Amino acid sequence: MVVNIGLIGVGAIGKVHIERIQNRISGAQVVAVCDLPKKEAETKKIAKAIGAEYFADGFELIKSDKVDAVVITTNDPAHPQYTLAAIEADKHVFCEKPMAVDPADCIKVMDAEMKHGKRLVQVGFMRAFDRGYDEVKAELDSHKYGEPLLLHCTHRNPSVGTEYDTPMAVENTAVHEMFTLPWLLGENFISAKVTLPRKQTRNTHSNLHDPQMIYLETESGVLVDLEVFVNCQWGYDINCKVVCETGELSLLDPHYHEVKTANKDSVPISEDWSDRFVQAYDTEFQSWTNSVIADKTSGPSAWDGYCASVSTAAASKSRETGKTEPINLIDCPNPEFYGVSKNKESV
Ligand SMILES: NC(=O)c1ccc[n+]([C@@H]2O[C@H](COP(=O)([O-])OP(=O)(O)OC[C@H]3O[C@@H](n4cnc5c(N)ncnc54)[C@H](O)[C@@H]3O)[C@@H](O)[C@H]2O)c1
Ligand SMILES: O[C@H]1[C@H](O)[C@@H](O)[C@H](O)[C@@H](O)[C@H]1O
Repeated sequence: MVVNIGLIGVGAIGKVHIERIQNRISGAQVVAVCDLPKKEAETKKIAKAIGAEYFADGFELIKSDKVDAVVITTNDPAHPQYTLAAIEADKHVFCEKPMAVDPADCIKVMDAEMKHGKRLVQVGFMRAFDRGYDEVKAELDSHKYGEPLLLHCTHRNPSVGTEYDTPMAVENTAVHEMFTLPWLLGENFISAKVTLPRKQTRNTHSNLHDPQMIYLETESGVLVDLEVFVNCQWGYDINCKVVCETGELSLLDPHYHEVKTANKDSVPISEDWSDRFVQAYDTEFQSWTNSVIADKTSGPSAWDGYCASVSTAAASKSRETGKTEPINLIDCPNPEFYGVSKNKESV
């Protein structure tokens, strides 16, 4: 079986995922694409190049008989409306992160999915498919180094555009860690605090405070510091160090060559997310395609999307109040449906 995919939002990652689906994933092809009217000419050109149908309206694309499953790669605000429409149309849907910025929208998605009776939603938290994170998780789960105590993380982008503002550092960028770190540790966060250094980089713009520091605490008391610095200039630099009782586990940036010359030894740093996480995205999309064919979605769920959004909402609130804000999750409404082992913990 070949899954016929309709993709909404042919921007940066939309194009990268189209290339991935057409050339590197088996069992799937893009048959329909859609974007906003202002991008009609470009979207039609992309449609023609891959032999897909152009849709001017995302909801029509979702309803089309030609489309078996939906990929949402629009900007964040449009994610929940299209996810809900895909559930309504009884179609599997891959929605890029965040599932929704507002936790209330995540609850709407979960309610619709549970009412529908089977999992249809996978959220694009691709770090769960990254070899580096996977190996760190395996070491942690082995308990060979004792219990995790502290995490030191950085999430750095070389630069961002002027449409990227202060809240996006948490809601669009740190949301990756808000999902990945609880998944890594097997427990949820209970509080968040954001502090803004008085001194900012000269490479930012008036609507963006950059960098920002986020401090998180988990249920068992593990402390996390996370630096978000999205105009760092030197590359796409993702780090995660887990300090355990008798060892330190570190994520390494994958690189495949080094240069030794003139008393220097250097290795390249990834340029952007598409390069740093290429293996993770490929594995994520192959796994999603296989699960659509089996009619059994299993990757990061709407519940995971909800938990991450509650954490980002608490962090955003903390930036405004200057206080440590609690991360209060509802009890998982259906732990069996969402593969959650304890009341709140996702597996
Ligand atoms: N998983 C990852 O690492 C990763 C990496 C990059 C982007 N993303 C996510 O993917 C999404 C897109 O990011 P991007 O960098 O490609 O942004 P982008 O701005 O380059 O592209 C977004 C596209 O969506 C279109 N769009 C916006 N609203 C729409 C609507 N209502 N209907 C149809 N089309 C609409 C825009 O016109 C644009 O072409 C974001 O949600 C982002 O968080 C995830
Ligand atoms: O800060 C960016 C992240 O590093 C990427 O992984 C994407 O999620 C992108 O949308 C964010 O803007």
